[in-house]
Amino acid sequence: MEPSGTVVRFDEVGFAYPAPGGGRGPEVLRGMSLALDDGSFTWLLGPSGAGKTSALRLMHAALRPTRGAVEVLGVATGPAARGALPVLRRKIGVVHQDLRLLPHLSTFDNVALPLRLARRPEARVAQEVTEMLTWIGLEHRAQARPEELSGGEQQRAAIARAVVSRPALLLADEPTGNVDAAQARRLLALFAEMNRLGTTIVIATHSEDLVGRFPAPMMRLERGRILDHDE
Ligand SMILES: Nc1ncnc2c1ncn2[C@@H]1O[C@H](COP(=O)(O)OP(=O)(O)OP(=O)(O)O)[C@@H](O)[C@H]1O
Repeated sequence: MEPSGTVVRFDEVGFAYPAPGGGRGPEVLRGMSLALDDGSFTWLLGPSGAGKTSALRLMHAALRPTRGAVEVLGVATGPAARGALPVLRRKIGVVHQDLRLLPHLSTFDNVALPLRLARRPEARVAQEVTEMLTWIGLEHRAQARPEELSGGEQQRAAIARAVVSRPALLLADEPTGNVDAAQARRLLALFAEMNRLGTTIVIATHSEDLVGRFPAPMMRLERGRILDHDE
């Protein structure tokens, strides 16, 4: 962590995806500057296509800025050596919009992945994964593969995998899109509890209901720019 206590910093960040014919396409993020403090909770809002997923992918160092600078947990991702980024990403929990559960692994093994990557002893892996699955209500589905789970169960498994290693930073892209209202409230309680324990959290969502249930700073994007950010 850098001394200022800033976990994510964007400085005049622009991002353009590669164009199909070569070169770069149009900028989808345009001159974004932001600073998210250690232990903060931010709702990332904006219409479809505004750039929420792209901004989260920059925060996860899955993408690097095409202009400006991104710093996450003290690492400037633009100039960072490729080998440094996997180490950084292990400190970040991510719930992808498309979940990305590994289809050939059981729910248990999917959730265990971050702990095994961090080389935790197997006895601890078993204990922590079991506790997490119980908390999230999936203990009875531990041996099921993702294709055998309902959409909401898959979403909960993806969230369990993102939070099981108690990351310093949690990034979630529409994490409650597939669950019912009661489950969404329960998942929000999990995020709130993690935040209370010190995890910095950014959640992109279209759900006004969810946002209404947990008052926190909102950052609104529109066409790749920050429209407003109440801190
Ligand atoms: N892999 C890609 N290649 C090219 N363009 C992309 C790619 N992914 C996203 N885009 C474009 O970038 C822009 C921002 O998309 P992004 O997915 O970041 O928005 P979003 O706010 O997350 O939208 P949604 O709420 O629909 O998920 C859109 O114009 C989109 O078409």
